[in-house]
Amino acid sequence: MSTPETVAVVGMGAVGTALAVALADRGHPVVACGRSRLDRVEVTDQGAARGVDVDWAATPADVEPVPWTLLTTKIHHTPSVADWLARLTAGGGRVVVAQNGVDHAERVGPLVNGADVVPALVYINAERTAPGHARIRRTERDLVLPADEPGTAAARLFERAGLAVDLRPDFRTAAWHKLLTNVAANPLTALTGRRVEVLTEPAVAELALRMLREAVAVGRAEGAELTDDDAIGSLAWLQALAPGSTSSMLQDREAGRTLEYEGLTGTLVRLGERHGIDVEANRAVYALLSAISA
Ligand SMILES: NC(=O)C1=CN([C@@H]2O[C@H](COP(=O)(O)OP(=O)(O)OC[C@H]3O[C@@H](n4cnc5c(N)ncnc54)[C@H](OP(=O)(O)O)[C@@H]3O)[C@@H](O)[C@H]2O)C=CC1
Ligand SMILES: CC(C)(CO)C(=O)C(=O)O
Repeated sequence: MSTPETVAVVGMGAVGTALAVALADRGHPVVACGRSRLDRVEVTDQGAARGVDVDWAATPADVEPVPWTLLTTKIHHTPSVADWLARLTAGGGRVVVAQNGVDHAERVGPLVNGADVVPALVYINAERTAPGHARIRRTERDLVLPADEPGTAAARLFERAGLAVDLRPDFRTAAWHKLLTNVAANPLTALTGRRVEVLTEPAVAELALRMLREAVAVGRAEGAELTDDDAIGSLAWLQALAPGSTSSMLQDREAGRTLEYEGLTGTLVRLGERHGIDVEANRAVYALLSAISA
């Protein structure tokens, strides 16, 4: 293994646990930053469980600055972890923002003392089964990162921990590709209370495709290289996910937690309106998400 580097994880939920286990398993000391005590975390992947020890820190005063911070909260939690980020980046370092959405750097840049922000698109389907436990279903890749210097350094860290990483020179397009999957799968699973398989039902698939075509139009207006084939391809990708795959928003709905809809559907609707693009289907879905969140 390469030199062990301390990694702090802010947001020890499904994705945070999956990444923490991969890194700690390869010898990196992991600091689990959070409100609930965690000394050991575990991931189940295709029936095989892997557990690792972590160091728990309860407050930002309990941690030292680290070379690597992973931000794995939901988008709307980001302001609430500002004190953690400020403390962990007091010596510089790099912050990998493993969240959905298209504006990672804008969201997190002001909170990290000028440290490098590495946006990361997560393709692991991760389900929190208990505190400190996640069940994962992997796809053809685990993470997508920008092909710049900080992104390449982060890719080395994750690849040495056994994760499959794609580096993309056009990260804007990559982020919009990921947002396409999220504007369809997350609301439609959360609203129906059903896992990703719901997208194979013809009427649901038809609605998803309308939402995806609107999202392609908005993404293009934002400079992403997308075509109508990407709408069809995103739906096909979601329909082909491993049986039982869930979504992060469905898990929040089931657990009675706040839904991450402002950062996903909300962003799309606002950008659509700014560009004068009709996002009727996504606006209707946004209204429903707001109603169940009230
Ligand atoms: N789950 C998945 O399969 C995928 C998720 N994503 C994206 O990854 C990101 C993370 O999602 P996911 O892992 O599912 O989210 P989870 O809800 O499972 O985890 C979020 C974690 O953040 C913690 N947290 C929130 N606020 C604070 C705070 N103020 N201080 C300390 N900890 C805090 C929560 O703690 P607590 O438990 O105490 O509430 C929770 O452990 C999201 O942007 C999501 O869209 C992307 C691809 C796949
Ligand atoms: C693509 C999908 C729905 C599954 O991993 C996701 O990104 C999420 O659950 O937030």
